[in-house]
Amino acid sequence: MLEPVNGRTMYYGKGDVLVYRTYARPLAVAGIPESGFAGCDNVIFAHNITFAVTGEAFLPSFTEGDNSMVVATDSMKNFILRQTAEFEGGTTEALLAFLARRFLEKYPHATSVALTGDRLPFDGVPGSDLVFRRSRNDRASATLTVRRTGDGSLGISSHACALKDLQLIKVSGSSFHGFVRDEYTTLPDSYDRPLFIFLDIGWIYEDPSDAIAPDRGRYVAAEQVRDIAQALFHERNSPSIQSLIYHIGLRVLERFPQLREVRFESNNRTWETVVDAVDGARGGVFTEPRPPYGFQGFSVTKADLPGSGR
Ligand SMILES: O=c1[nH]c(=O)c2[nH]c(=O)[nH]c2[nH]1
Repeated sequence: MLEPVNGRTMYYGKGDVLVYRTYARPLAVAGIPESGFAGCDNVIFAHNITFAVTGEAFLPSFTEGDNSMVVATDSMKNFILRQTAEFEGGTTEALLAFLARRFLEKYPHATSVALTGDRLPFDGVPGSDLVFRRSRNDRASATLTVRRTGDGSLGISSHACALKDLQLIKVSGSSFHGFVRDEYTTLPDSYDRPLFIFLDIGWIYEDPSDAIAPDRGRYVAAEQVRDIAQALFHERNSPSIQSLIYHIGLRVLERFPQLREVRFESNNRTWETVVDAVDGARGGVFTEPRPPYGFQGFSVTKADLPGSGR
Protein backbone atom coordinates (compact mmCIF):
# COMPACT_ATOMS: atom_id res chain seq x y z
CA MET A 1 0.00 0.00 0.00
CA LEU A 2 2.55 2.60 1.13
CA GLU A 3 6.10 2.53 -0.19
CA PRO A 4 8.71 1.51 2.35
CA VAL A 5 10.66 4.26 4.14
CA ASN A 6 14.40 3.58 3.78
CA GLY A 7 13.63 -0.03 2.86
CA ARG A 8 11.35 -0.56 5.85
CA THR A 9 7.60 -1.10 5.92
CA MET A 10 6.15 1.55 8.22
CA TYR A 11 2.67 2.97 8.35
CA TYR A 12 -0.22 3.41 10.69
CA GLY A 13 -3.78 4.59 10.31
CA LYS A 14 -7.48 4.05 10.81
CA GLY A 15 -9.87 1.65 9.12
CA ASP A 16 -13.64 1.46 8.87
CA VAL A 17 -14.12 5.22 9.14
CA LEU A 18 -17.76 5.54 8.12
CA VAL A 19 -18.57 8.92 6.58
CA TYR A 20 -22.11 9.71 5.52
CA ARG A 21 -22.00 13.01 3.65
CA THR A 22 -25.26 14.42 2.32
CA TYR A 23 -25.71 16.67 -0.73
CA ALA A 24 -22.31 16.30 -2.32
CA ARG A 25 -21.93 17.72 -5.82
CA PRO A 26 -24.05 15.77 -8.35
CA LEU A 27 -22.07 13.74 -10.88
CA ALA A 28 -22.81 13.67 -14.62
CA VAL A 29 -20.99 11.29 -16.98
CA ALA A 30 -20.85 10.87 -20.75
CA GLY A 31 -23.07 8.01 -21.89
CA ILE A 32 -22.04 4.68 -23.45
CA PRO A 33 -24.22 2.26 -25.43
CA GLU A 34 -24.18 -0.50 -22.78
CA SER A 35 -25.46 1.68 -19.96
CA GLY A 36 -28.32 4.00 -19.12
CA PHE A 37 -26.27 5.48 -16.29
CA ALA A 38 -25.85 9.23 -16.75
CA GLY A 39 -24.74 10.25 -13.27
CA CYS A 40 -26.01 10.43 -9.72
CA ASP A 41 -27.39 13.19 -7.53
CA ASN A 42 -25.09 12.31 -4.60
CA VAL A 43 -27.77 13.22 -2.04
CA ILE A 44 -26.09 10.49 0.01
CA PHE A 45 -22.36 10.28 -0.62
CA ALA A 46 -21.29 7.65 1.89
CA HIS A 47 -18.00 5.80 2.29
CA ASN A 48 -16.07 3.39 4.41
CA ILE A 49 -12.56 4.84 4.46
CA THR A 50 -9.22 3.28 5.35
CA PHE A 51 -6.53 5.89 5.93
CA ALA A 52 -2.81 5.17 6.38
CA VAL A 53 0.11 7.54 6.75
CA THR A 54 3.87 7.23 6.67
CA GLY A 55 7.01 9.35 7.01
CA GLU A 56 10.45 9.08 8.59
CA ALA A 57 9.26 11.22 11.47
CA PHE A 58 7.17 8.31 12.72
CA LEU A 59 10.15 5.95 13.14
CA PRO A 60 10.83 6.93 16.81
CA SER A 61 7.26 6.04 17.72
CA PHE A 62 8.04 2.45 16.73
CA THR A 63 11.65 2.18 17.89
CA GLU A 64 11.74 4.44 20.97
CA GLY A 65 8.14 4.73 22.12
CA ASP A 66 8.33 8.46 21.41
CA ASN A 67 4.84 9.64 20.50
CA SER A 68 5.72 13.30 20.06
CA MET A 69 5.11 13.18 16.30
CA VAL A 70 2.20 10.75 16.37
CA VAL A 71 -1.13 12.06 15.12
CA ALA A 72 -3.48 9.73 17.00
CA THR A 73 -5.55 7.53 14.73
CA ASP A 74 -8.54 8.82 16.69
CA SER A 75 -7.62 12.33 15.47
CA MET A 76 -7.29 10.99 11.91
CA LYS A 77 -10.86 9.74 12.15
CA ASN A 78 -12.03 13.17 13.36
CA PHE A 79 -10.02 14.85 10.60
CA ILE A 80 -11.66 12.68 7.91
CA LEU A 81 -15.16 13.28 9.29
CA ARG A 82 -14.82 17.05 9.70
CA GLN A 83 -12.94 17.69 6.46
CA THR A 84 -15.55 15.79 4.48
CA ALA A 85 -17.96 18.62 5.31
CA GLU A 86 -15.73 20.96 3.27
CA PHE A 87 -15.42 18.66 0.28
CA GLU A 88 -16.89 20.24 -2.85
CA GLY A 89 -16.55 17.35 -5.32
CA GLY A 90 -18.71 14.39 -6.22
CA THR A 91 -16.51 11.32 -6.79
CA THR A 92 -14.86 8.87 -4.42
CA GLU A 93 -11.48 9.52 -6.03
CA ALA A 94 -11.81 13.28 -5.56
CA LEU A 95 -12.78 12.82 -1.90
CA LEU A 96 -9.71 10.68 -1.26
CA ALA A 97 -7.40 13.14 -3.03
CA PHE A 98 -8.92 16.02 -1.05
CA LEU A 99 -8.51 14.27 2.33
CA ALA A 100 -4.93 13.22 1.58
CA ARG A 101 -3.90 16.70 0.46
CA ARG A 102 -5.51 18.40 3.43
CA PHE A 103 -3.81 15.98 5.82
CA LEU A 104 -0.36 16.44 4.27
CA GLU A 105 -0.83 20.22 4.36
CA LYS A 106 -1.82 20.13 8.04
CA TYR A 107 0.94 17.73 9.16
CA PRO A 108 4.19 18.57 7.33
CA HIS A 109 6.10 15.69 8.94
CA ALA A 110 3.87 13.14 7.19
CA THR A 111 5.26 12.36 3.74
CA SER A 112 2.70 10.07 2.19
CA VAL A 113 -0.93 9.04 2.68
CA ALA A 114 -2.62 5.95 1.22
CA LEU A 115 -6.34 5.66 1.45
CA THR A 116 -9.17 3.50 0.22
CA GLY A 117 -12.80 4.52 0.02
CA ASP A 118 -15.51 1.91 -0.45
CA ARG A 119 -18.73 3.59 -1.46
CA LEU A 120 -21.75 2.61 0.66
CA PRO A 121 -24.55 2.56 -1.88
CA PHE A 122 -28.01 3.94 -1.14
CA ASP A 123 -30.67 3.69 -3.85
CA GLY A 124 -33.41 6.23 -4.36
CA VAL A 125 -37.01 5.17 -3.84
CA PRO A 126 -39.83 6.14 -6.21
CA GLY A 127 -41.76 9.22 -5.19
CA SER A 128 -39.21 10.62 -2.76
CA ASP A 129 -36.06 12.67 -2.99
CA LEU A 130 -35.46 12.23 0.75
CA VAL A 131 -35.83 8.51 1.43
CA PHE A 132 -33.11 6.05 0.35
CA ARG A 133 -32.69 2.31 0.58
CA ARG A 134 -29.37 0.88 1.70
CA SER A 135 -28.03 -1.47 -0.98
CA ARG A 136 -25.94 -4.52 -0.09
CA ASN A 137 -24.98 -5.16 -3.70
CA ASP A 138 -21.81 -4.38 -5.62
CA ARG A 139 -20.15 -1.06 -4.87
CA ALA A 140 -17.59 1.39 -6.21
CA SER A 141 -14.21 1.74 -4.56
CA ALA A 142 -10.95 3.61 -5.06
CA THR A 143 -7.45 3.58 -3.61
CA LEU A 144 -5.02 6.50 -3.86
CA THR A 145 -1.55 7.27 -2.62
CA VAL A 146 -0.64 10.95 -2.36
CA ARG A 147 2.89 11.98 -1.46
CA ARG A 148 5.20 14.94 -1.16
CA THR A 149 7.48 15.23 -4.16
CA GLY A 150 11.06 16.54 -4.13
CA ASP A 151 9.97 20.17 -4.62
CA GLY A 152 7.48 19.92 -1.74
CA SER A 153 4.38 19.83 -3.93
CA LEU A 154 1.83 17.02 -3.54
CA GLY A 155 1.18 14.42 -6.23
CA ILE A 156 -0.77 11.22 -6.74
CA SER A 157 1.82 8.43 -6.90
CA SER A 158 -0.61 5.56 -7.45
CA HIS A 159 -4.30 5.00 -7.94
CA ALA A 160 -6.75 2.21 -8.66
CA CYS A 161 -10.51 2.41 -9.10
CA ALA A 162 -12.80 -0.57 -8.72
CA LEU A 163 -16.17 -2.18 -8.70
CA LYS A 164 -16.24 -4.75 -5.91
CA ASP A 165 -18.46 -7.76 -5.26
CA LEU A 166 -20.39 -7.85 -8.50
CA GLN A 167 -22.33 -11.15 -8.48
CA LEU A 168 -23.88 -12.23 -11.77
CA ILE A 169 -25.73 -15.38 -12.81
CA LYS A 170 -26.42 -16.36 -16.42
CA VAL A 171 -28.91 -19.22 -16.32
CA SER A 172 -28.15 -20.53 -19.81
CA GLY A 173 -25.61 -19.83 -22.56
CA SER A 174 -22.25 -20.63 -20.93
CA SER A 175 -20.05 -23.67 -21.49
CA PHE A 176 -16.81 -25.19 -20.25
CA HIS A 177 -15.27 -28.05 -22.20
CA GLY A 178 -12.08 -29.08 -23.97
CA PHE A 179 -9.92 -28.78 -20.82
CA VAL A 180 -7.15 -31.24 -19.91
CA ARG A 181 -8.64 -34.67 -19.37
CA ASP A 182 -6.47 -37.18 -17.47
CA GLU A 183 -6.51 -39.44 -14.41
CA TYR A 184 -7.33 -36.47 -12.14
CA THR A 185 -10.35 -35.31 -14.12
CA THR A 186 -13.83 -35.93 -12.76
CA LEU A 187 -15.57 -32.79 -14.10
CA PRO A 188 -17.72 -33.57 -17.16
CA ASP A 189 -17.67 -31.32 -20.20
CA SER A 190 -20.44 -28.77 -19.94
CA TYR A 191 -22.16 -27.24 -22.98
CA ASP A 192 -24.68 -25.19 -21.05
CA ARG A 193 -24.03 -24.40 -17.42
CA PRO A 194 -25.71 -21.95 -15.03
CA LEU A 195 -22.69 -19.74 -14.58
CA PHE A 196 -22.64 -17.73 -11.36
CA ILE A 197 -19.60 -15.47 -10.98
CA PHE A 198 -18.29 -13.09 -8.37
CA LEU A 199 -16.26 -10.28 -9.93
CA ASP A 200 -13.99 -7.53 -8.68
CA ILE A 201 -13.07 -5.22 -11.57
CA GLY A 202 -10.35 -2.60 -11.24
CA TRP A 203 -9.24 0.16 -13.62
CA ILE A 204 -6.35 2.58 -13.89
CA TYR A 205 -6.47 5.90 -15.75
CA GLU A 206 -3.76 7.14 -18.07
CA ASP A 207 -4.09 10.42 -16.14
CA PRO A 208 -5.63 10.18 -12.64
CA SER A 209 -6.81 13.80 -12.91
CA ASP A 210 -9.69 12.46 -15.03
CA ALA A 211 -10.95 10.60 -11.94
CA ILE A 212 -10.51 13.58 -9.65
CA ALA A 213 -12.03 16.22 -11.95
CA PRO A 214 -15.19 14.77 -13.52
CA ASP A 215 -15.89 18.16 -15.12
CA ARG A 216 -13.31 17.16 -17.75
CA GLY A 217 -15.96 14.71 -19.00
CA ARG A 218 -13.67 11.68 -18.78
CA TYR A 219 -14.80 10.15 -15.50
CA VAL A 220 -15.55 6.41 -15.63
CA ALA A 221 -18.42 5.48 -13.31
CA ALA A 222 -18.40 2.07 -11.66
CA GLU A 223 -22.05 1.74 -12.74
CA GLN A 224 -20.95 1.96 -16.39
CA VAL A 225 -18.28 -0.72 -15.89
CA ARG A 226 -20.93 -2.86 -14.18
CA ASP A 227 -23.28 -2.40 -17.13
CA ILE A 228 -20.56 -3.33 -19.64
CA ALA A 229 -19.85 -6.52 -17.67
CA GLN A 230 -23.55 -7.38 -17.65
CA ALA A 231 -23.95 -6.66 -21.38
CA LEU A 232 -20.92 -8.78 -22.35
CA PHE A 233 -22.10 -11.65 -20.15
CA HIS A 234 -25.46 -11.49 -21.94
CA GLU A 235 -23.99 -11.16 -25.45
CA ARG A 236 -21.35 -13.84 -25.41
CA ASN A 237 -21.71 -17.57 -25.14
CA SER A 238 -18.62 -17.84 -22.99
CA PRO A 239 -16.36 -20.93 -23.18
CA SER A 240 -14.87 -20.04 -19.74
CA ILE A 241 -14.68 -17.30 -17.13
CA GLN A 242 -11.14 -16.62 -18.39
CA SER A 243 -12.50 -15.74 -21.84
CA LEU A 244 -15.44 -13.78 -20.46
CA ILE A 245 -13.33 -11.44 -18.34
CA TYR A 246 -10.89 -10.84 -21.20
CA HIS A 247 -13.75 -9.67 -23.43
CA ILE A 248 -15.24 -7.50 -20.69
CA GLY A 249 -11.81 -5.90 -20.32
CA LEU A 250 -11.51 -5.23 -24.06
CA ARG A 251 -14.94 -3.58 -24.16
CA VAL A 252 -14.18 -1.38 -21.15
CA LEU A 253 -10.94 -0.19 -22.80
CA GLU A 254 -12.71 0.38 -26.13
CA ARG A 255 -15.35 2.54 -24.49
CA PHE A 256 -12.93 4.43 -22.27
CA PRO A 257 -9.66 5.31 -24.05
CA GLN A 258 -8.77 7.41 -21.00
CA LEU A 259 -8.03 4.11 -19.16
CA ARG A 260 -4.68 2.35 -19.28
CA GLU A 261 -5.58 -0.99 -17.75
CA VAL A 262 -8.51 -3.05 -16.48
CA ARG A 263 -7.97 -5.80 -13.89
CA PHE A 264 -10.13 -8.70 -12.83
CA GLU A 265 -10.43 -11.06 -9.95
CA SER A 266 -13.20 -13.58 -10.53
CA ASN A 267 -14.63 -16.42 -8.56
CA ASN A 268 -16.54 -19.38 -9.95
CA ARG A 269 -19.79 -20.11 -8.10
CA THR A 270 -21.49 -22.14 -10.86
CA TRP A 271 -24.72 -23.54 -9.44
CA GLU A 272 -24.74 -27.25 -8.85
CA THR A 273 -27.36 -29.00 -10.96
CA VAL A 274 -29.85 -31.14 -8.98
CA VAL A 275 -32.53 -31.72 -11.63
CA ASP A 276 -31.71 -31.14 -15.32
CA ALA A 277 -34.23 -29.45 -17.54
CA VAL A 278 -35.74 -32.30 -19.57
CA ASP A 279 -36.08 -32.32 -23.38
CA GLY A 280 -35.45 -28.67 -23.96
CA ALA A 281 -37.99 -27.68 -21.29
CA ARG A 282 -37.01 -24.81 -19.06
CA GLY A 283 -36.97 -25.14 -15.30
CA GLY A 284 -34.04 -27.14 -13.90
CA VAL A 285 -33.31 -27.13 -10.17
CA PHE A 286 -29.95 -26.05 -8.83
CA THR A 287 -28.27 -25.50 -5.50
CA GLU A 288 -25.29 -23.65 -4.09
CA PRO A 289 -21.91 -25.14 -5.06
CA ARG A 290 -19.73 -26.58 -2.34
CA PRO A 291 -16.23 -25.31 -1.64
CA PRO A 292 -13.52 -25.18 -2.83
CA TYR A 293 -14.07 -22.44 -5.43
CA GLY A 294 -12.04 -21.64 -8.53
CA PHE A 295 -10.72 -18.17 -9.24
CA GLN A 296 -9.05 -16.18 -12.02
CA GLY A 297 -6.95 -13.02 -12.11
CA PHE A 298 -6.23 -11.12 -15.31
CA SER A 299 -5.33 -7.65 -16.53
CA VAL A 300 -6.13 -6.22 -19.95
CA THR A 301 -4.21 -3.27 -21.36
CA LYS A 302 -4.39 -1.17 -24.51
CA ALA A 303 -1.83 -3.51 -26.10
CA ASP A 304 -4.63 -6.14 -26.19
CA LEU A 305 -6.93 -3.98 -28.31
CA PRO A 306 -7.22 -5.08 -31.95
CA GLY A 307 -5.04 -2.91 -34.18
CA SER A 308 -2.98 -1.59 -31.28
CA GLY A 309 0.13 -2.82 -33.14
CA ARG A 310 1.77 -3.64 -29.81
O1 LIG B 1 -14.65 -20.98 -16.44
C1 LIG B 1 -14.02 -21.90 -15.90
N1 LIG B 1 -12.66 -21.90 -15.92
C2 LIG B 1 -11.89 -22.88 -15.33
O2 LIG B 1 -10.63 -22.83 -15.39
C3 LIG B 1 -12.59 -23.91 -14.67
N2 LIG B 1 -12.17 -25.04 -14.00
C4 LIG B 1 -13.29 -25.67 -13.56
O3 LIG B 1 -13.29 -26.75 -12.88
N3 LIG B 1 -14.41 -25.00 -13.97
C5 LIG B 1 -14.00 -23.91 -14.66
N4 LIG B 1 -14.69 -22.89 -15.25
